[in-house]
Amino acid sequence: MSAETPAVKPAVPPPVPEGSPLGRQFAAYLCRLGGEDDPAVAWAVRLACLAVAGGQVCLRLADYAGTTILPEDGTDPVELPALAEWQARLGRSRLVGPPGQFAPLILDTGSRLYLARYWNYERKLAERLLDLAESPAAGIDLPRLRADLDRLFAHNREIPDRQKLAAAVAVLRRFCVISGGPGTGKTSTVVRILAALQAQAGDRPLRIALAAPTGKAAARVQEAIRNQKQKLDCPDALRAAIPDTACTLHRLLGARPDSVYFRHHRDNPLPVDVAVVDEASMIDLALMAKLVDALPEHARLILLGDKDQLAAVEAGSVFGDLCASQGYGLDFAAQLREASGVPVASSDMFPPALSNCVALLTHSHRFREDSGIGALARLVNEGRPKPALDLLNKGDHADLAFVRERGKQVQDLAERMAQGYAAYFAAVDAEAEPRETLRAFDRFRVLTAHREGGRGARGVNRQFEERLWAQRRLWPGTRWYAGRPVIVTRNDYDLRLFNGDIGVALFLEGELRVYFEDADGRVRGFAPGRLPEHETVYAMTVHKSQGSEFDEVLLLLPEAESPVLDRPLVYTAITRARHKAEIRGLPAVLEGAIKSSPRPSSGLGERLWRGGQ
Ligand SMILES: Nc1ncnc2c1ncn2[C@@H]1O[C@H](COP(=O)(O)OP(=O)(O)OP(=O)(O)O)[C@@H](O)[C@H]1O
Repeated sequence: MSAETPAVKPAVPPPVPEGSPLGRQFAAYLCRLGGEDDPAVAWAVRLACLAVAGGQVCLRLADYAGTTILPEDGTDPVELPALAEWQARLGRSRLVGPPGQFAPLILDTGSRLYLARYWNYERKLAERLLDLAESPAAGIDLPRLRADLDRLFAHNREIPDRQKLAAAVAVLRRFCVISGGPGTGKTSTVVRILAALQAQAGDRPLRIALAAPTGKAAARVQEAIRNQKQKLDCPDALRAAIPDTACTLHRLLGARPDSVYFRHHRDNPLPVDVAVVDEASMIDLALMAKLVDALPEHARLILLGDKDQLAAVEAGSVFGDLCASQGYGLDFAAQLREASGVPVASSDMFPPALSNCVALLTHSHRFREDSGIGALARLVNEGRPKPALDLLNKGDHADLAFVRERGKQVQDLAERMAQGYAAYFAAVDAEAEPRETLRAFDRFRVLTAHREGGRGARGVNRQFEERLWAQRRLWPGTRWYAGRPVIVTRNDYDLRLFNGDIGVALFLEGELRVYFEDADGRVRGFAPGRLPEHETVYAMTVHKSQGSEFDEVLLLLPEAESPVLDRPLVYTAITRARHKAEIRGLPAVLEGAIKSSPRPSSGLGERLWRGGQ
């Protein structure tokens, strides 16, 4: 990418956060209810509601104070007051109260404006996590732990052995967060952690729950755990303690149809001693608060994830905030050395207790040293667009491709997609087993930043289906045809089909049914008319792809930079690829995304790390 390539800028900064009509209506309703006639307050309420609908927990007033914004409905520009004046006007509103007061919105001392419900989630979650973090695990037999870890990690050639260190952290603390990129050994490590925990518990079998935010992620972790269990060097009794099944977090917590409340909560806690949750970066603030609330007093919580991935689709990036570790405290570092034999330095500062609960895995066993995907993922994370584009432009890596495409030139995309899905359509035409066809579909996927627009998932799906019409694979006007892949967009608790589940329509034994694979590996077929809301899914947004992996990924960049297209989105997209990542779009758009600065820490980060209120 040459330095003179102009960056493609969005029309007018700062943009009104993307949000739903519901967010706008809710804001209008609140203002009517509170008899609010100050436009600066009404705009703050509106922006706060839109921020939540757009995945933020709160509105940072400082981002908008003193600016002129263009309302998204095309009405006249609005000048917002300077920060101090805006705060004062909000302070006079009946709709807004300080922390701890009963009001629809809360304005905290960091000039963050919250809907009260989210302020409460954040406060409760921080309190409970800090409680967990401050209470070390009691009664650990250190010599035994050392012997077990030495044996369980004898195979690891990594120096220093960060997996073993992470295991020592997880056994010595009641709360542990393990973050690492793809293939850094999170699952291998957690299996060994569970064996070591069972060894500490002696004859009392531990009740262990394994969960993940989506069915797909639960199925993946279940398969990985089963594989790793077989490789363990430990007595059979310890191996037997490790569960063979994983479920979705909603199932674990006891989701109830049409209710935001779960069956398990503080007064009816989960019957578990240890809860392990994979793909924890996908958990939003509300769900994490509910998970932590449902843990019994004595239980341990182990969260696995990748801090560099996209945050949850719903409001709140809890996992990223949890990983802002400041190193291990002096005493804890000494204890870790004793338990693991791994040379670990202590922090020069006096880090908060939470810092002792974090372990980072850095060595990928999936991407070899010469892997293009691994190298590109590193450069994206480091925010280095120039070397990233050089790497792509050189074309030295068989697992990477960059197709420079002007914004609207997508004519050969459908051709490329037909090639990517050739093995899938061959399986459909051969009337292969549904499980086999579902696997074939997962070999390739087009990922987009946006859902709408010419280069958004819906437009790409439409264009590809037009090509299928031309080939007479389907007829204009028909919604269903053999091979139509769909993604569920609304939970159906009766059918046990959930938002994000992917199925394929197959014509087998004279009947067209849509087949889905459950988290426990069972394949079920449904008549198309019974499905909950769904859409075609040859292309899907990167957000929806979290927790999944494909052999080949094609990331289609939007025409211009956009607030949605940021560093974590590009990282998440390329690391969904096992064997090949292809990026299509304008170099300037990719450069802008890699350059984007990480989102500032939320109020949760401040509460966890700096004792904020
Ligand atoms: N210490 C190690 N030495 C050799 N191979 C390892 C080691 N740790 C993990 N692996 C191998 O690397 C691969 C990925 O490991 P694992 O599934 O545990 O990683 P992960 O971080 O959970 O991956 P992801 O979440 O990206 O699927 C597996 O094939 C595993 O056997």
